[in-house]
Amino acid sequence: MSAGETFGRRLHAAMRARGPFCAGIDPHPGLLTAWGLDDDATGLERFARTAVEALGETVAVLKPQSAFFERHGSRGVAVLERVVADARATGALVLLDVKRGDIGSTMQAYADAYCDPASPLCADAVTVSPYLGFESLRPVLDTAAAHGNGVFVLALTSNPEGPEVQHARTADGRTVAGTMLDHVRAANAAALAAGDPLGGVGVVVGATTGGNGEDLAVGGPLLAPGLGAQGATVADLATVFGAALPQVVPSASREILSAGPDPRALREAAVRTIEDVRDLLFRASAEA
Ligand SMILES: O=c1ccn([C@@H]2O[C@H](COP(=O)(O)O)[C@@H](O)[C@H]2O)c(=O)[nH]1
Repeated sequence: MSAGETFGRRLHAAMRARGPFCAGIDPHPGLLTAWGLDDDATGLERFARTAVEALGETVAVLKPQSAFFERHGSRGVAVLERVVADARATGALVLLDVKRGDIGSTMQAYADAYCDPASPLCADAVTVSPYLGFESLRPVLDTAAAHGNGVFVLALTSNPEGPEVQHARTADGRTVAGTMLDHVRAANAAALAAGDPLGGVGVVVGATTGGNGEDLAVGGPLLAPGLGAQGATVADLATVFGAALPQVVPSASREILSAGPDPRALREAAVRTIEDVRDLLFRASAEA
């Protein structure tokens, strides 16, 4: 994939080549222990590097969860910098899960940190929270687009507490989540008009959210966390996403990582999920 391409094009190509799947790198303390590692920066580095080496040439997207690196302080953040670089070198796209959301002027600093190639924490895409208002995300949206990078906006999250905020109704009767989906649809319009297969602004819609009643055709990718440890199955994706299924990037972290530390077992766990998702897509397109 050549430099200068949009994130939408790069992700679309990766999903076609490798199958639509994102493997999360979440070094939970319990997983470090299960892998025979200490819950310190050395164990963290071994864990994350093993995951990158085992999965990086297989999956379309690797998603390091920043929180599990930050809990080890500056040494953990240094590990995260290396993990982002090593993961990008494998050919997988790297989605850094940091869920940032703040006032616009501070969002520019987050944009500099995660979306500008001059930063050691720059990834192919980053997760953001729009719940300080969608336009507060503008610095991240613009900086990411300027560098051919992507942004995933939280819309309908996988956790049971999410509906308290996301299902609430605004004055015009729309849900808060639906309002965010509309903003993302508008943000992707120009890229689609220019012929990109996917816009560079994705949304997060949990695989656990059931038939949510929202229009999920936002023109960008739909990251679907919640498979495995949070209880959702590949079959649930059909109910949640319906006609938007081809734009979905299902994601699992603990479900895959608990197969480690054997690299082959990690890879096999990811490949099984990718095959299940491909089967689902095949059956859905045959029924359409
Ligand atoms: O709605 C959301 C948004 C993000 N996540 C993140 O995905 C992984 C899920 O880990 P599992 O081990 O597969 O449950 C984790 O990093 C979350 O912060 C999410 O779960 N739901």
